[in-house]
This record gives sequence, structure tokens and C-alpha cells, in this order.
Amino acid sequence: MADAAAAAARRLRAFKRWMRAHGVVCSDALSLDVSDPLGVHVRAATPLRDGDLVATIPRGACLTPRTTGAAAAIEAAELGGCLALTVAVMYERAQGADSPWDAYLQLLPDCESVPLVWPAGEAECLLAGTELDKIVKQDKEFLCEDWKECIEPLMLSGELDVDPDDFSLEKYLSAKTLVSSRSFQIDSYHGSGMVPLADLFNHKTDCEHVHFTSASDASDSDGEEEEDDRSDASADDKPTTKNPTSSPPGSRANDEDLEIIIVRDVNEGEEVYNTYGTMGNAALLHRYGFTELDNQYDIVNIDLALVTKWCTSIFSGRHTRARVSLWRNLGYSGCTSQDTEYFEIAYDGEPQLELSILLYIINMKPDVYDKLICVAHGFVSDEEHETICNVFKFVKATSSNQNSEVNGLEKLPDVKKLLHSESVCSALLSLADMRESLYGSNTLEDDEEELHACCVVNERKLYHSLVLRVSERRILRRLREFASSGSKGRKRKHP
Ligand SMILES: C[S@@+](CC[C@H](N)C(=O)[O-])C[C@H]1O[C@@H](n2cnc3c(N)ncnc32)[C@H](O)[C@@H]1O
Repeated sequence: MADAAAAAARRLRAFKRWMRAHGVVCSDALSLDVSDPLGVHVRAATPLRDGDLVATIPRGACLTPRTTGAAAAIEAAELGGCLALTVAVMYERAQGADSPWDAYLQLLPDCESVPLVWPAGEAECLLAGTELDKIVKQDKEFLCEDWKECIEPLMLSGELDVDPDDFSLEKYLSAKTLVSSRSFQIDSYHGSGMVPLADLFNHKTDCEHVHFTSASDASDSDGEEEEDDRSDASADDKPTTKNPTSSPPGSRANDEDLEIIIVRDVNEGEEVYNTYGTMGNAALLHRYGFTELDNQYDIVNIDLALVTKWCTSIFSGRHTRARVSLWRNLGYSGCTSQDTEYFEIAYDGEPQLELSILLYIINMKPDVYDKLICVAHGFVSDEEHETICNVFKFVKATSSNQNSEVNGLEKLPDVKKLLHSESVCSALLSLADMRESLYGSNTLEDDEEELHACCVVNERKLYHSLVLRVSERRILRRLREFASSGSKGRKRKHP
């Protein structure tokens, strides 16, 4: 333990020398704390005030596909985005002490503990039923393909003169985890890169203390991400330096330094946080290997396939297909990712509007449905809730079971109120149960108890996967509360 602490302190001293040699200026007001085995923390050595400039970093000090010794080979192989940066990181790591970034790279972990590099059996078991269950398996498949198609040929071409062990699939996945958890969009010339010092700040949702910006930053606008890696599910959330679009793509580098500026006061001794974006726990664990308790951006998804499974357990397959088709003809769809269509359940348990509308249509009485399909095309509007308003009005006019609440129906809250019907809520309760069953036989209370007893330092994978499971299952509990409030005291009837 003492040896590990001494080695960490040595690496930090070497990094500080490296910063001085490369023109990276870090204010004495920031202290870099390497005493935690889980990683570096940046702290305030003295009180920090909004507007304080605490560091400047020359763009040339950043490790990018342009600045690496492998730049020519990367360009010749026409690698772009995340793949190009991952090759740059692998190449510089392979150079060891000869790499200009050696002291910086030595400060980084071998890999970030994201599910991509968890042993396959462990990932399967720990993530069963969660939002990451399928994604991690797909990631691995895509990255293996990328390695076979791009990295192996580059290595075999001899252009880089590297030891094949340094470009193995395992090393590729490790470098990829660093790129996914630490890279920034710098500017259109450098693209995405590793920014020494800037990548030492940890994340806190909606409570960051620092912003990264360039010296001539006038526009204060985030840059466009040049991202071609299909497995990089949350590329939108990547932290960016500000004003990166000031030079056109492919033009010469902008030589202004990147700056780190305080945007929220920090007391002496407190940790100085950045934000990596507004992300739920699934995205945080997927990309960065950690989670946050009580994360307001958490969601849980219900696949359309689960909805149709529920529907066919009550109605016929024909009924299911016809109702989904009417829903689509009214202009509705779910969210899509790769080959899956799904609906989001928000942190507070509220289902995505499109899901409630689908359940409403599924439960519609056959005679009303038969009349509606003939006129549905005329109801479609650009305003999603206007379409469903038209449907409500039609149902009211057609159905014997007239609903006076339809009068004056204009705003989204009115629509939501009508969708909070007995039949929709009862379907939501069934869907919550079906979604919950994917987690296996443990109850939410079992998971909460296990989380309570779990040590984040010694059982990091278990801890963060439990936070993810518990967060998702609490949302399902809130969905049940939401749905139960809709069915209370009402008689079961068709909409
Ligand atoms: C950009 S680095 C931040 C610096 C990092 N702590 C280090 O040791 O270099 C991102 C990584 O830091 C860790 N991290 C960042 N914010 C965290 C948080 N709020 N809780 C736990 N780990 C965090 C995760 O391992 C993440 O992948």
C-alpha cells in the first residue's frame, strides 16, 4: 500500500515536470490528489472564485491524431474520429519512455473499469435486466470487428513499426476505454483528443465548478463532434472545449491555449468538479465506469417488443399488429437505438407520451377502431398532442361511452389526463411487472440491502451495477405509483 502511494506520488511529480516542459500552466490554487487508489481528485488548495483562471493548456500539448507520431499512418489509413484517437493512444503507449506524452500516460490507469472490459460472464450477471444488458455485448462485437478490419491491417502493414502485442485486441479495448472516458473535442483541426490536466477533473451532475474554453472564446458555443464510431452510444455527452469551431475542417490549428475557468466558488480543500454532461446512470457506467445515487437524469426503457408481447398475451397477434399499425399511421413512433424501438420512463415514473397513446389505441373498442382507421390519416398533425386530441374528439363523437372531459381539450396536461385512464394504467402496471421480471428473482429490497453492504473501493463493479439496478427499479416503482393513481376508484372500462 505504501509502495503504491509512493509510486503514485512519483508519477505525479513526473507529470508536473512534464506540464512545465510542455507549457501547461496549472495554478497553485489547484492541488492534484493521488492518494485515492480509485483515481486522481483535483482539489482547491485555496478558495476559488467564479471567473478565476486556473490553468492554460497549449493545444500542441494535447494527444490527438494530428500530434501523435502515428499521424501519417492514421491519415494514410483514413481512420477518423474515435478510432484514430484510440490508435494514437495505443501508439504513444507503445513508445514507452520515448513518447512525448509518457509522463502524462503514466498517470492514467491501464484502462477505465467500464463494462466493456469486465469479464464477459461477470458483465452478463451484474448487468442482467439493466439498460446496459444488451448494449455491452453489442459494443464488444462491433469493436472486435473494428479491430479486425482497421487495427490489425494497420499493424500488419508495418507502417507503425510496433510490437503486435502493443496493438492486440485487448490493448485496443483498454485504450478505447480511456478515449471514451477522457477525450474532449478540441477543435476542427485536432478533432477529438486527450487533454492533459483537463481530464483529471471528476464529474458531478449539474454542479460543476469548471468550464474549459479557448482564449478568444466569444461565441460560447459547443463544437460539433466529429464522431464516426457506431459503438460510441453517448457521443453527444462528451465534454467539449468551447469555441472549437473557429477554424474550418482540415485547416491549420488554432494556436490559442485552452483555458480552465472557475464557474462556481469552491472552498479550500473541496474537490473541484467538471461535468461530463447530463447523463443517467446507464450512460455514466457505460462510458465512464461509475454511477451516481439519486441521478435525476436516470431513465428506464420499455421495448416496443415487450409492449407487443404484453398485447398478444391479452389480444390476438392480428389485433396487436393492427393497433400498432394505426398508431404508426397517426405519425407516432418510439425512440430507436440500433435495431431496437423503445419508450422512456422518466426519473419521476412518467411514461413517454407515445407509449400511453399506443396503450390507449390498443385498448380502444373494436367498433371505434374500425371507424377510426378510415379517417385516421386526416387527424395527423405536426403537434404530437394535437393528433391524439383529434382522436379523442373522434372517439367521443363515435362512442356511446362519451367523455365530457374532451370539451376544451387543448393543452398537453389535458391530453395526459385523458391518457391516464383505467385501461392505460392497468396496461402500464402489467408492463412494469414484465420489465421488472428481467432483473431476475431478487427484489428491489434485496438489491438495496446488497448495495448498502457493498464497498465501492473493493467491489467497484458490483457497487456500480447495483446502483444502476436500484435506480432503474426505483423508477419502475414510481411508474407503478403513477399507474396506480390512475386506476384508483374507477371502474374498468375501454377508453
Ligand atoms: C476524466 S477522468 C477523471 C479523473 C480520474 N479520476 C483520474 O484518476 O484520472 C474520468 C474517470 O474518473 C472517474 N470518475 C469521474 N467522476 C467520478 C465520480 N463522480 N465518481 C466516481 N468516479 C468518477 C471515472 O473512473 C471516470 O472514468
